[in-house]
Amino acid sequence: MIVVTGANGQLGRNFCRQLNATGLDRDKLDISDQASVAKVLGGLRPSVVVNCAAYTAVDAAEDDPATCYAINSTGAQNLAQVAAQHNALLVHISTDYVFGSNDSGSKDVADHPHQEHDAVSPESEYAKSKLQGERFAAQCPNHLILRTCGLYGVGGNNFVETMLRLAGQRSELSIVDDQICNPTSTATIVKATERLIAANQNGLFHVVNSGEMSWYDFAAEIFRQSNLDIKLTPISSEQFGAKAPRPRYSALDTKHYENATGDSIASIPTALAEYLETRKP
Ligand SMILES: NC(=O)C1=CN([C@@H]2O[C@H](COP(=O)(O)OP(=O)(O)OC[C@H]3O[C@@H](n4cnc5c(N)ncnc54)[C@H](OP(=O)(O)O)[C@@H]3O)[C@@H](O)[C@H]2O)C=CC1
Ligand SMILES: Cc1cn([C@H]2C[C@H](O)[C@@H](COP(=O)(O)OP(=O)(O)O[C@H]3O[C@@H](C)C(=O)[C@@H](O)[C@H]3O)O2)c(=O)[nH]c1=O
Repeated sequence: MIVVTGANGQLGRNFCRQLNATGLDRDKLDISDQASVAKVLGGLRPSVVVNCAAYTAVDAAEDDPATCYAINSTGAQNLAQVAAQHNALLVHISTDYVFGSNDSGSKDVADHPHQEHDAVSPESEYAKSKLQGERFAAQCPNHLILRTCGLYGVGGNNFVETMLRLAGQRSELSIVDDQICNPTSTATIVKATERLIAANQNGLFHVVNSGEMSWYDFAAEIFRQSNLDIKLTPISSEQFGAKAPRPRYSALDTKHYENATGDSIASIPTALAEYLETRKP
């Protein structure tokens, strides 16, 4: 049996749909509650636990780090302990935000995508909590940790949906153009997880759609594919003024995943086109 935590989130929903898994939303299982995790998973005895539960409000986490850590770090620890006890595979999802600044502490403007073994440097509370979560998840002997970026999926509160909503309200938008990453569809992550399990893999993998771009470029692609005529103005992160710091360059290298599975991951425009197609009425 496959169990998905955080089953009401955008990635959790996609996993449940695609894998015919048993979904546990927050009401059925609060992953920060150690006793509940032991009781619920001990009762179900799944062979695979896919952890999609997380505190994902990056800016809000700066004001409430305790809640963020309880879910993203302690929650992962609780799941890892119980999965290990029952010899289950723990699939855990992490983020490109574990990268951020370089060795000298200044903003990372690396000119090549980050590999799994590259030094991490999380800056925000969300990013630090996710890195701790990765380390706890890795304590489960049988684990897969997928780092990804800018997820969008059906039913989600994500950048693509935000852009399409704002396009209905305004004809001009200002979008940051100094954060480079690889926005990725939830469908890509579900498929990659299936491939990794089928290939009997274990460990940490970067999984993102190919072709790095700024949020400004991604917004332009969303409007181009949606035939929407929106005037876009590029702005800096400072001008946008978000509370939490974000990486300047967090593109991820997916060669390790591709070598392990033989799969080649769809490009950002292709994955976006597939997503836009699925949300058509
Ligand atoms: N969104 C993104 O751009 C990215 C996400 N990720 C990672 O991918 C994973 C999935 O994210 P995504 O689906 O986008 O996130 P969502 O915010 O869409 O979903 C997260 C889900 O977790 C639930 N949840 C929160 N706290 C708990 C808890 N204590 N116990 C059980 N469930 C809880 C939430 O419920 P409720 O709504 O009730 O709070 C929500 O349904 C996360 O690990 C995230 O860090 C990685 C990179 C990018
Ligand atoms: C709505 C909006 C956002 N932006 C910027 C803000 C931000 O830098 C960038 C992306 O905004 P979001 O709020 O979607 O991004 P953010 O919450 O930072 O997204 C992240 O989610 C977490 C959970 C992750 O793990 C990351 O991988 C990452 O993609 O776009 C604009 O420049 N203009 C706008 O009008």
